[in-house]
Amino acid sequence: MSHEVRTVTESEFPDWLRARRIAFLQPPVVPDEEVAQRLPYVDLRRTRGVFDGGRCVATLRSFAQRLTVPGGARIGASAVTNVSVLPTHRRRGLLSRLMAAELAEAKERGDAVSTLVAAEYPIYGRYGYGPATWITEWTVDVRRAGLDPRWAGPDDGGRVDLVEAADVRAFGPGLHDRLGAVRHGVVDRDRRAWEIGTGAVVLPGRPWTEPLYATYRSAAGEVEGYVCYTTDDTWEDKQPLCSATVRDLIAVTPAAERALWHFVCSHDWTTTVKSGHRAPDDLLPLLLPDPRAARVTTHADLVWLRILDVVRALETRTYAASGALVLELADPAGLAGGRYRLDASPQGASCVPTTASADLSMDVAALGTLYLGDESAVRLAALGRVEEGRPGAAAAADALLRTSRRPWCPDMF
Ligand SMILES: CC(=O)SCCNC(=O)CCNC(=O)[C@H](O)C(C)(C)COP(=O)(O)OP(=O)(O)OC[C@H]1O[C@@H](n2cnc3c(N)ncnc32)[C@H](O)[C@@H]1OP(=O)(O)O
Repeated sequence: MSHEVRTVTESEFPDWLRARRIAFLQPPVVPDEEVAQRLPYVDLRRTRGVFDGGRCVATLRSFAQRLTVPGGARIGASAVTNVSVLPTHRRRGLLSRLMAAELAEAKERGDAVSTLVAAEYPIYGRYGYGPATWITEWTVDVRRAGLDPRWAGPDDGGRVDLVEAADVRAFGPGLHDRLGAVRHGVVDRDRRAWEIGTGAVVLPGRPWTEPLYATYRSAAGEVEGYVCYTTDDTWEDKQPLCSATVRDLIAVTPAAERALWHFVCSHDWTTTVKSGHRAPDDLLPLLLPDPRAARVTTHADLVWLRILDVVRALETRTYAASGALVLELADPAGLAGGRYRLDASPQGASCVPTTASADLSMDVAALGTLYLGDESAVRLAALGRVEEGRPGAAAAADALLRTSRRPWCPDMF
């Protein structure tokens, strides 16, 4: 039976959404309202389906994204999302065909990398993606944390204020942009995401609970961070057992990060704080007098990265040390493989194809994992995923590639 892989037309979009809903285990009915809300925000030229007898049985779409890399520059990415195959058509190679079409087009367009958030870990390594950023979620037992119950706000001249959703929509995009300068792994958050995150747009099937918003302003009066969180009001035996759940917390200075966590952990009645998805090296646990009061409740990969243009990717990021490295990259898809020499220093980097013998050999997916500096080449060598052509080359790669703070992406896409 032949299955056609192609972009979808506007009139096919509801059927495309239906296929996606079924594969994502959601009710198969697509309300007209959902079609009307989503259609303006998808690029149908980058929205693919697989068709069987005129019905859509598999979906994948991509969109233009910018990803911050070590040093704060933004690199062009093709972000892949809405990947699905109907249960009636699974394991016949449809995802592989969709991915091949998507990656070839992204390469042709000149995107340096491709990104995605994987539903399940084993799916995307075969297509050259490696996990590049991780998230951690903590649940804080506030009574054990040891915070001073007399805390009345930051003592550094800054202040915390409750603000309105409209304020967040006004300062949020600028604040998020500034985050990219201090944290690599950040991707664009567009205006619509701010509208959804602040209740200005409510998506069908996603009930909205109004949260609270608070800002941290520096002594100079500048907004350096904000938190969006919900609270509940649970009591047992005349004792408050209330919780606060953070939906979003963006801080561009350590003072803002410390103050906003302290604020959320210092609400009267509140005995539990759920942090939401944070950077694995977020300040939260260590700013508590007793860090063990913050229990890790989730720790997982988030952004998977697939290098398409090795030269541009390696020349766009910065390096804390100086050195040269010859990398042999295997890429069965034929998109980024080859041998490259990287000459890096804190002043800049150059990367060129070479015929010199390789210091390190790896699959392109391993470079995706190393690229943002979160993983160790020595560790991947110990796992057999990186091979040393020169003893000590993996440690030399770590000295160049690793970063002092870990990459983090606060957004799902
Ligand atoms: C970025 C995102 O959108 S993430 C969301 C991904 N979507 C989902 O998880 C929804 C539910 N699952 C699905 O829709 C499908 O099962 C998909 C999309 C994950 C896979 O689609 P399929 O068409 O079945 O994949 P396809 O047949 O091309 O498989 C290619 C290879 O990947 C393997 N594979 C596919 N899915 C999985 C999986 N979930 N776990 C492990 N291996 C997998 C296949 O076994 C096959 O291996 P092989 O080449 O060694 O034989």
